[in-house]
Amino acid sequence: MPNEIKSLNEECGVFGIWGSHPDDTASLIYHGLHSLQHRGQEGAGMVVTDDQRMMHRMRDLGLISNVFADQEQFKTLKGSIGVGHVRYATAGSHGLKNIQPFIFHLDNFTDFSLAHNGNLTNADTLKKQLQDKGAVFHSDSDSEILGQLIKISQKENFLDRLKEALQQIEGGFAFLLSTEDTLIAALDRNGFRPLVIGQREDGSYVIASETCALDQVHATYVRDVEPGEVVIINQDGITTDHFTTDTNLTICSMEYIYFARPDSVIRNVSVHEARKRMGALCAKENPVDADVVVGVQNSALSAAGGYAEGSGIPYDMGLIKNQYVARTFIEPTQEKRENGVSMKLSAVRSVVKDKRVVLVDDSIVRGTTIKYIVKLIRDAGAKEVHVRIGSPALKFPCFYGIDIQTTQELIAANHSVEEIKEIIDADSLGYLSVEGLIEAINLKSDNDYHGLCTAYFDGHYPTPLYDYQAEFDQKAEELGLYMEERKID
Ligand SMILES: O=P(O)(O)OC[C@H]1O[C@H](OP(=O)(O)OP(=O)(O)O)[C@H](O)[C@@H]1O
Ligand SMILES: NC(=O)CC[C@H](N)C(=O)O
Ligand SMILES: [Mg+2]
Repeated sequence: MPNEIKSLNEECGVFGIWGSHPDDTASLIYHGLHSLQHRGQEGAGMVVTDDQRMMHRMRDLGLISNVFADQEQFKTLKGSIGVGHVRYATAGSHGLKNIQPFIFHLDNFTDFSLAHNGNLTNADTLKKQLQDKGAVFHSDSDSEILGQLIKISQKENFLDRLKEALQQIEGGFAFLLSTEDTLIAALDRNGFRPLVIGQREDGSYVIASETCALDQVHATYVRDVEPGEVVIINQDGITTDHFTTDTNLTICSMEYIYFARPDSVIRNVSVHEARKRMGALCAKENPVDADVVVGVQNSALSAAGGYAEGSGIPYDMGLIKNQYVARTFIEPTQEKRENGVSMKLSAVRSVVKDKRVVLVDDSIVRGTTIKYIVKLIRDAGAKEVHVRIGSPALKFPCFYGIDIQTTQELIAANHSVEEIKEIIDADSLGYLSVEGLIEAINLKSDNDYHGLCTAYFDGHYPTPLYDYQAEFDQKAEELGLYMEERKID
């Protein structure tokens, strides 16, 4: 499995199109997926439905450029409806069988394809129930559950089957499906994952995980898909339906902090601007006398810019990133991770020598990256290194679609801020508060959660955890994690 050595692993990206010229569809999906590559690097695929209502698929392990290296093959993918996916596993193995989109055959109905970003929290329970009823699974990922539920539904039309299936699954999901003539999108009741609708000049519709994919295919943003919504696009145009109206928006705050591309806009909030505000508020909450602000590539550059603006301390490029870091075919070990950081980042001596440096990163997971960089900057002659993090301390895992490591591996679940400061050998360490994060993202939502899931920082999971609950409670107890005013038990 080609896997860049990263600490925070991505999730998945979905891209769908309806009504494009049959010769262009595969290429448009390719370009859309290319701009979503940061969301998943394990494998990719696309399904295109032709004028005879037949579905054609290409998928493989690896990056977009490898999977679709032979674009001559796009000639076999002609049609006006298509769905694409980039994967990073959250459930199930890393093999080809789990690379999406999946295709299902529904006797006497329609074939349909399916692509999923997110993680279902009651997948194990549902899978057992489905197998008891005779369902045969072709993958071991949670995403297949939705297709199997649609297959066994007794409802008479596809949309009713889909809605009945969506009502049974829990957790995080942004689904794209195509039938023989329709493109459909569905978002979970909390809207954990981003999903946007756009339209191209030729009238074709695009639905994608992030607006950067709309820009890539010259589509204009129309609107975000809403929690609990089912969007249907076919020859009647675009229509909306709901599988539930019992919704509560709590979009994943890590999308704004780390995962999404900074040029994307999620629910009318620019990711770059939100990160800048995180940095600026972090400066307000954690001021320090220093000479220069340095950001850790890739994802902390916006927050570092914000810290510089907020503090009045000049920003400079004290670190550079090697763009050609080797990829490895084995699972990262701690040693590999350390080597990976050292291959990836180097200090610019002229910027940090004899300076009091504020080093800004977006997050600390295990502490590997920041510990290494503090040393790098000290070795390059810095007088002091003050670490500032543009988000709160990560203490709790995610169950809704991002691969935040298990609680045991999260340094902040096991150590106080003072201890972490010692471990990483910083002169001082400051995190953004949860209140600061909410203010920085500034979603216009008046629910208890301010429209955001901040569970990774405060343990306030906005839903029950279903199949994950018992194990989580046990680990939290073992680690003595205290969930203040947990809102839902
Ligand atoms: O504490 P750690 O376990 O080292 O993890 C934290 C680091 O992981 C992420 O970056 P990553 O290197 O994954 O990718 P990036 O280049 O996109 O920032 C994040 O931005 C931090 O820099
Ligand atoms: N990261 C994701 O969104 C992954 C989707 C799905 N849970 C899988 O494991 O393939
Ligand atoms: Mg990073």
